[in-house]
Order: sequence, then C-alpha cells, then structure tokens
Amino acid sequence: MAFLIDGKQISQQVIEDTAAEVAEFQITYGIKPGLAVVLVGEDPASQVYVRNKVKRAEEVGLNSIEHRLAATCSQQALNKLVDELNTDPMVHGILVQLPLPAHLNEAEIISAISPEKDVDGFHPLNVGALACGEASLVPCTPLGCIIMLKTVYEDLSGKNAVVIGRSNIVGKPMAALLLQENCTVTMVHSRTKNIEAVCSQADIVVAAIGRPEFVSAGWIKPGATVIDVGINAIERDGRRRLVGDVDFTSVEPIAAAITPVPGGVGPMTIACLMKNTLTAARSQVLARELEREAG
Ligand SMILES: Nc1nc(=O)c2c([nH]1)NC[C@@H]1CN(c3ccc(C(=O)N[C@@H](CCC(=O)O)C(=O)O)cc3)C=[N+]21
Repeated sequence: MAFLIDGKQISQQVIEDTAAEVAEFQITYGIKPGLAVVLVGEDPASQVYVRNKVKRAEEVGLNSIEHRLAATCSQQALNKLVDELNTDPMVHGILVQLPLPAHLNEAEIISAISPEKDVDGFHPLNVGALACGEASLVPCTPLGCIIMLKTVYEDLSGKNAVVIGRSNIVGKPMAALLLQENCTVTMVHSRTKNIEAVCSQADIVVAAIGRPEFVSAGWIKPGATVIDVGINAIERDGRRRLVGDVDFTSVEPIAAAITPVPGGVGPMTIACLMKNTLTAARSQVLARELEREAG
C-alpha cells in the first residue's frame, strides 16, 4: 500500500500560508494583490476551473477579476484586453485560460502578457529565466508537484526522475525544476523507445501525457514515488469519472507514494496560482518603489 500524497491537504496549507502573507501585504501597502482571469468561450470544463480559481482567490484575500469574451472574439480584442490589464495598477497577475479557440494564436497572447504579471510562467522571458535557474514566476502545476515531492523527500538530490510528456506547460518546466533540485532527469514521450524500461528505473515518475490510465504497474519500480498530473474525464459503468494518466489501481500497490486524481495535483495547481499572484504583486510594488526613489 502506497502512501497517499494528499494534494487537498497540502494545497490547503499553501492557501493558508499565502492568505497570511496576503493579509500582511495589504497592511503594508494598503491594497490587495489583484488577479485577472480571462476566459474565452464557453467550454464547460474551463468554466469549472475558472470558477474554482476565483473562489480560491477570494479565500486567500486576493482581488480577483473575471473577464469573459465570446468564443468568436478576435485576436485584436483579446490583445486589447491583455494590454489594458498590463497597464492596470490594481492587476498584478493575468491568467488567460488555455486552450483558446482554434482561430486565436496562443503564443502571441502569452507573449503579450507583461512578464511581471505572467502568473502562469508561460511567457518566453519567464521560460528563459527558469532555464537559467533564476525564475520567480514558475508554472503552477510543476511548482505544485515539487512542493508535493518535498513532503515525501527531505532532499531530491541524486534521485532518478522520469518525466513522461514534453508539453510547454508541464513536462518541460517540470524537468527544469527537478534539475534545479539536483535530480537526474530523463524526459520520455511518444517517440521514446522502450519507454517502460526507462520509466522502471525511476525513483520519481511524473506522468503528464494526457492519456487516461496510460502508465501501468510494469512501468514502475517498486518503492518509487508517482506524481499523476493527468485529469481525464472518462465514462465508466455509465458514469462520468475523473482519472489520471496513471492506472491507479495497478500502480498503487507497487509505489511507495502516489498522488490521487482527483485531490492530487489539481488543487496544488490552483494553490500555486495564488502563491504566484502574491509573488508577482510583491515584485511589482517593489519595482514601483524603486522607480519612485530613483525619481
Ligand atoms: N492558463 C492556464 N493555466 C492553467 O493553470 C490551466 C489552464 N490555463 N487551462 C486548464 C488547465 C487545467 N487546470 C486545472 C487546475 C486545477 C484542477 C483541479 O483542481 N481539479 C480537481 C478536480 C476538479 C473537478 O472535479 O473537475 C482535482 O484534481 O482534484 C483541474 C485543472 C489548470 N489549467
């Protein structure tokens, strides 16, 4: 029986710590850190995520502002909104919910967000900073995974970590963060040969491929720690269920520790978004003070 890494509980701690720091921020500066969430279109899953984010933001004491645009909105209209949020001094964090409708250019929008307000950590400048090991705004999901891993291991140094998946939003930043923690990092993906054999060498497996229950017992070394980033809605026995990228039932008896879905990585992602918004607000307020001092 594996130890269950309780994302709900760990995220609650992150939320409470952030809430205390937000309260202090407000006393010091007389304003609340502000988070703007932009949702384009009416995708039901996205609506649920956005609602959860706004709810959590209120809990933490952030000023959260939701902007909704029609699915048919133009690139110019979205750019214009992002520009307004970039210059709004009450907004410290901007999140444009992905994926965007197909006619919109995601890379262009991500680059249009001011890097100081990029609480997703997706802007090329923040991606570069992470690659150089000097990031302040780190993508929320990988950051949440590292926080969970640190509840299992005092020190990640020298661990063999395998990241399954090479997306810009999870796989690549995850590998960068594990490397920063001195892990020996291997990335595997759809073109990797003998993927099972590579995975079964790992002390730590992070699964982020977006395929329901893809990783099964044969991939996992006994005693490994398994972080399941997947959130897949499937239908089983006529009921809608959420499952991860890991076949929990077969892997759980082999692993030493594993994250559940739901209640694992998902809540950590949202908690880290709150943390990043506070980080962004602090550095913007400091930058403005320095500017004022310099005259
Ligand atoms: N710019 C941007 N940034 C994101 O961070 C981002 C995004 N776009 N687009 C969509 C994905 C997805 N995402 C989730 C966060 C939390 C849960 C979460 O908390 N899930 C619950 C279950 C929720 C349920 O019951 O449906 C759980 O895993 O326990 C899920 C999904 C953030 N994303």
